[in-house]
Amino acid sequence: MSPSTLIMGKPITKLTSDLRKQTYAFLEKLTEDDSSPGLHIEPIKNSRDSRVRTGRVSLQYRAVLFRLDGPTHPAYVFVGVWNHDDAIVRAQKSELTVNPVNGVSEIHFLDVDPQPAVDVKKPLVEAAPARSSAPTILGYTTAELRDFGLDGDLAARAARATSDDEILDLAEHAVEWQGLALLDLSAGTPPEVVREKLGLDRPVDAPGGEVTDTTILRGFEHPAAKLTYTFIEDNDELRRAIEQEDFGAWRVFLHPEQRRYATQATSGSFRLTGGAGTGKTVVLLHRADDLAHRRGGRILLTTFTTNLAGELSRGLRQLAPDVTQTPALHQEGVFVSGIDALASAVIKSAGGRILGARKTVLGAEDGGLGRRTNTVEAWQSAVAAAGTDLPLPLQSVAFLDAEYAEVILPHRLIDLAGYLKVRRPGRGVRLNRGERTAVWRVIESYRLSSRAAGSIDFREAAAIAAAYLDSEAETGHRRLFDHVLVDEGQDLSPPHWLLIRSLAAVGPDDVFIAEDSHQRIYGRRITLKQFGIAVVGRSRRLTLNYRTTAEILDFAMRVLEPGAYRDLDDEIEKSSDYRSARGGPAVGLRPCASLTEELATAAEQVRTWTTEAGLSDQPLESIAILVRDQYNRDRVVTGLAERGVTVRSIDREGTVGGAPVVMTMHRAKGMEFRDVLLFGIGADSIPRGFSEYEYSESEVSDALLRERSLLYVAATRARDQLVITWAKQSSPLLPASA
Ligand SMILES: Nc1ncnc2c1ncn2[C@@H]1O[C@H](COP(=O)(O)OP(=O)(O)OP(=O)(O)O)[C@@H](O)[C@H]1O
Repeated sequence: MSPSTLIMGKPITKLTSDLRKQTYAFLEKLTEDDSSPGLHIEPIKNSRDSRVRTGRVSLQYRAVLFRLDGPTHPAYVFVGVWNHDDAIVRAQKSELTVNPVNGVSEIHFLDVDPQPAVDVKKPLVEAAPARSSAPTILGYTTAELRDFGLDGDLAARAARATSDDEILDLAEHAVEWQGLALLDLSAGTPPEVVREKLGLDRPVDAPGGEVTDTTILRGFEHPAAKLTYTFIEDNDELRRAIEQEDFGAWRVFLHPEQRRYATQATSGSFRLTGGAGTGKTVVLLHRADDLAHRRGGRILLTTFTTNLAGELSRGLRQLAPDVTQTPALHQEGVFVSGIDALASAVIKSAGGRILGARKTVLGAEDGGLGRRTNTVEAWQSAVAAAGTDLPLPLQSVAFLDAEYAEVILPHRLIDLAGYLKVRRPGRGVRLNRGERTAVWRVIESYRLSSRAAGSIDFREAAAIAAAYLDSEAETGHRRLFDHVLVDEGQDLSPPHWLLIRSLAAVGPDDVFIAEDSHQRIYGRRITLKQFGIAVVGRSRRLTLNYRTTAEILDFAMRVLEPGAYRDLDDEIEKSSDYRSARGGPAVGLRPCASLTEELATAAEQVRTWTTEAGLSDQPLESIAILVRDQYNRDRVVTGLAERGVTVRSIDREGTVGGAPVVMTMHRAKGMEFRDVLLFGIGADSIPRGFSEYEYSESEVSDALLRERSLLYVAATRARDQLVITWAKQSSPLLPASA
């Protein structure tokens, strides 16, 4: 009996569930003993590569594999499963080799019908587009591209390409790392940076050496090979690799950059930025898994809302079922929680000791901590109660709320004297002494009425929890967590950051933050260093969009273009170098003359997508209609029902299967769908009127950025198709063309 190592690639063909089971059984047997008679592992006559084998999965189906001699036992590279005759042809024309420039292992299929798969090379016979006089766009010669490691044919075609579409098409059909390198080069990324991103600056072996089974096996260990191939360690992993559809690839195949950020130890806090769909959440989940296995201890995985935390928890369970997700604080394992729920849990766990922290933050020990204030109503009553010597613009809920969260709570101000002295950089509006006094009167009134009602607001809860944890640490208690992982960092408010800082001691691997300033749809920009989170020199960016097609990404980036975005490190956020390796249909822009026509257009579109979903076995809840507000959400549900289309409205609860969903753009944050319809994108609905921000120009421009971001977030929820409808006048935030 001779056990064998198994290496699997991303699936090239889609398997039915029966065939998947048979393939699993075949591969399980192969790893136990490759000489089992039932496997029929056989070489193929007239094959390009003597290592190629086929194996018997069922009467009708054969697996195509490569056999390599490993140091102690054989290794098999599983290519895929085909009908008997197709498998023979595929086996004959497949070749396993290492890249002569960097030693990365690659499989090439020559003269085989191109499949819509990541690592299938276009046949030579389809060859060069007719010579055209249009200028080439890449700016590299064939020889330069070959020196970079691109295959000869790909290099020649790329050097001749005259449009981005041509490059995208070549990239889609190339060996995966080569396609990604090509996209980066075509976007102007310097070759040495592309090499570093893909780990090619660290070749496996000296280039140009002899290709042996040993060098091929080593080449599969290279980060660029791991984009596409994985070593299967045990049967659980085998099951996951076989059962994964497209949606599950993130669990197994990471981009070299993603892998680096998921696994590398950091000397302090770390910030990972990246546009929508670049896999920030995927990195966080892998990092949680890696920390749990490598370092152990108490790990926090947190995000903006409880709904998103639920998604993180589910994702971690899928990725790492063996990692303990603890339901309680103070325990080893991963604690997954929305940031506000975490603040509440800290307050609850503190018992009577929380009162000191309440006093530190709010100036009084008494008053409830369990209920949450309705802030809008509370500010309005506080303004009314405090009298009107405050200039009108400063009476706005938006101003008061921001002043409270950005100045008063972070500085733990509890009296007028403190407020008169405090510096308020970045607030965009100067206040003289009289104005500060008037504002403070409103704050006092706000605090008094919440105290009487026995409630605190969410920001107060975070600030109190932080003050409590800081005081515990000062008296020698351990911080609550060893490692803190934060998703959707761009939307956290200053009190949230106080809380994050207070959760883990400053040191290696303490706080890891994923954020995208382009997706800030709540609050205002802040910088991390003011909360003691130092990420200078430990800040990196992901640029490859795994979610959306190039067409949707391009459209979404044009929504953002006129805005100036700054990240949590106060750097201007570039939007030009994001790219997708996948093409698809153009974004559909559907102007309508009236609401009635818009509803009819939406109904027709959802009907079409529902039919397509049925044909391709996709769940109906992968179709979403996103709207600006709840009013429109309800209007769409009713309007579509009247036209015979059933859709489900989603509010706080999670998505239930069985029907297309309708939700607000805010609710869709962090989610993704196959098809997305943005409904009601008219001039009167987005951007919103900014009367509440009229106290400061910078607030108005910030609010406008948030509106752009909201549209960007909504558009980038779509994986494959995006359609936008409006009645009468279109939103000025929409790019002029798709
Ligand atoms: N290495 C990968 N292989 C395959 N799919 C991936 C990979 N990384 C990410 N994805 C997929 O891309 C999509 C987006 O990933 P993810 O949600 O982590 O991105 P994000 O940057 O957090 O997005 P957003 O900021 O828009 O919420 C998901 O469907 C995820 O499964």
